[in-house]
Amino acid sequence: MIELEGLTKRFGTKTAVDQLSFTVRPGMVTGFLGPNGAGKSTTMRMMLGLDSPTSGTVRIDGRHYRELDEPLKHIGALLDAKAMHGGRTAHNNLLCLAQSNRIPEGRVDEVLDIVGLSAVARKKSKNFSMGMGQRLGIAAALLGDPRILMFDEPVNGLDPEGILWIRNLMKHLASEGRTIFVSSHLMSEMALTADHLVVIGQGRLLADTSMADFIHHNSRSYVRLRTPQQEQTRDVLRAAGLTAADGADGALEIDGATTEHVGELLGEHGIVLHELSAQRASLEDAFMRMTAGAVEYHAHEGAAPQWGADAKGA
Ligand SMILES: Nc1ncnc2c1ncn2[C@@H]1O[C@H](COP(=O)(O)OP(=O)(O)OP(=O)(O)O)[C@@H](O)[C@H]1O
Repeated sequence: MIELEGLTKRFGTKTAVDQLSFTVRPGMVTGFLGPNGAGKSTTMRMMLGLDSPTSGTVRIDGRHYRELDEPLKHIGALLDAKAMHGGRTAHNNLLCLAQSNRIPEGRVDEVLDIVGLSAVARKKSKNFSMGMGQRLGIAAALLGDPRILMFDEPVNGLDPEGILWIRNLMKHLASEGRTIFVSSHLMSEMALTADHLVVIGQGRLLADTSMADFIHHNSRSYVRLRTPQQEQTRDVLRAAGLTAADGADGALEIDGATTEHVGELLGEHGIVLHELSAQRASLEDAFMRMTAGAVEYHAHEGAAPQWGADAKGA
């Protein structure tokens, strides 16, 4: 378990992380989401004792990182896959790490096997592709067989096969009862991976909710239609207790209705339809709406975040 309490980090006048409090629980994948510059990496660095908080605390299984003896056996992290020594082989990179953390040498081959790098174990890591580099970074995180694993943007730059592999690995590690904390700025990716979500914007907590609740609250479904008889359509819908909102391309959007209901209703009134379709708003849209007020660099002001900092997703 990872517990944050009032965690704050300031760089000069810039507050990168602002009073963050939340708990990352075992047995599930927790997605850590936020737009660029939201403070995700800074938060993760503080969890690992690589940056010290201006105020507040982070506890790893009840203790500060610096109080953990043999920390790799408690928490493993993939922060920057390029941190490996390129002149060394994959095996030697891991061996050095194992030796300095009193991890048995045999574990090196085990983790190389888990990440599928056994065949290239004796190759220099500087010649590795991005995907192989990520796998090596993950092997390093797994070396101490830790109960807690943290991945910072693990799918960045990977091909679909690599993305699927990492997604399945994280789910598998969580199913073993481990605590998995993974950052991303892609909601769509998290929707396929995470059981729980922590969303931050400008260093502040915007949501701490189960993925199921997030989807339930944010995947608006509606009927979209286009017709040359707009006014008549609105009247018929209104009389049936339905409201049509203006959508893109001159379409109408109706919440709380099915295509069957709307199609039959308008058919009864002889209304011509050019389009009738069931739509579902993407989770990416919901995430954009939630973080719109907290995006550091954007072209124009967006809507206010949908959920307050105290939102817990019921
Ligand atoms: N060492 C530092 N000195 C000064 N400012 C910093 C430092 N590290 C981070 N920041 C600033 O703190 C803020 C949060 O940065 P951070 O890298 O934690 O965000 P992030 O959510 O990980 O973003 P990204 O998705 O772009 O990696 C940014 O405005 C960044 O410019």
